[in-house]
Amino acid sequence: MVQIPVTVITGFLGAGKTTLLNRILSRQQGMRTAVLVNEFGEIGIDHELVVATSDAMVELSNGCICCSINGELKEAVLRVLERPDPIDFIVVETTGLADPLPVAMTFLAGDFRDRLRLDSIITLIDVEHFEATAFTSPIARAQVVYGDILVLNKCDLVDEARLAAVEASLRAIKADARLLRADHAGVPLSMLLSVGLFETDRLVALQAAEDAREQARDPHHHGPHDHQHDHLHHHGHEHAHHHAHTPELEGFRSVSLAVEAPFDLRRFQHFLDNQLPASVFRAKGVLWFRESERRHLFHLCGKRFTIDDSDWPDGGPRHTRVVAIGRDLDTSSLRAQLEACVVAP
Ligand SMILES: Nc1nc2c(ncn2[C@@H]2O[C@H](COP(=O)(O)OP(=O)(O)OP(=O)(O)O)[C@@H](O)[C@H]2O)c(=O)[nH]1
Repeated sequence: MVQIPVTVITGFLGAGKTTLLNRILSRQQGMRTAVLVNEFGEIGIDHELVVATSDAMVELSNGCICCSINGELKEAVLRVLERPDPIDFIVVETTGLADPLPVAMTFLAGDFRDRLRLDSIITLIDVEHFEATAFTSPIARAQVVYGDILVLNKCDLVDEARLAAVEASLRAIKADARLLRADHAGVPLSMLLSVGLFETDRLVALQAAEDAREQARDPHHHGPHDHQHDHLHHHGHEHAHHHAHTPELEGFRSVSLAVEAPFDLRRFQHFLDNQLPASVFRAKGVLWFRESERRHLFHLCGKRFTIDDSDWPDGGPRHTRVVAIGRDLDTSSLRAQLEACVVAP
């Protein structure tokens, strides 16, 4: 049986994963690609941000990352494999707060070993924000350690000295890292896909080295991978429900708003200029403004934000969706501030 190649796209919050996914989808026409997107936050926005190509499918699994890894991801892959039309290629976009190791493990498990081939794990790095995140987040570190290819993205926003410094810190984590520089994830796809870079033996060796490192730092530490191992084997519903309602990872929490009503443009501007707390690290939204006929896509990464407009999909109902993610968020006041932007019916 021909094994279907699987590419896993990972990288910290806002690093450019969806941008890369869209590049792949728009340049791989004719390929039957299954796309699996997982998000941190209570509502899904990514399915609206992923380009629609006739051959692609988007399977969303929202909610808690560890639970999705256990159950939902596996189920989503099974659904893809059970489809009557054969699939040529599977791409998985993890959440920005996912350790790619358990995701990779899912594809290496017995159920899938004969049918799927993990081609590579691609890690997007936001060169503007890399250091701030990598030193405080074991997840960001795991994304670097387990990435077969590290794409240094957003090179347009930094100078050469900054790039060299990021490359040096990546090499300090991973001496033999394959680094590619990119602007808007613009890397030739031949360097990313069907490259066969993933090797199970290497993953096992890397994992052992990471566990030894954790052990040396803290002899009582049960490494993150012990924990994940636990999850892989003792997944229970109680656990899933508990997490689904209070998703929090490494101190990151999310606030989301989904309403079938527009925002008031001035109130939203006031929110951005005067209220948006610095603790929000990443935000994204599909915005409907009372003052506009257009659909506005909002992205915030660190202190930088953009709002781009496009047409609403034909006949589709308008709506407003926002997710904000950050550490130490005062979630109730942030939610109240966002709700205050909504125009009452
Ligand atoms: N200036 C600049 N912006 C970029 C680049 N790549 C992506 N972006 C922008 O960065 C923002 C986040 O990009 P996404 O592709 O949504 O990032 P992501 O990793 O999927 O984000 P999450 O899934 O929310 O973690 C968007 O506004 C992109 O347009 C780049 O190379 N340069």
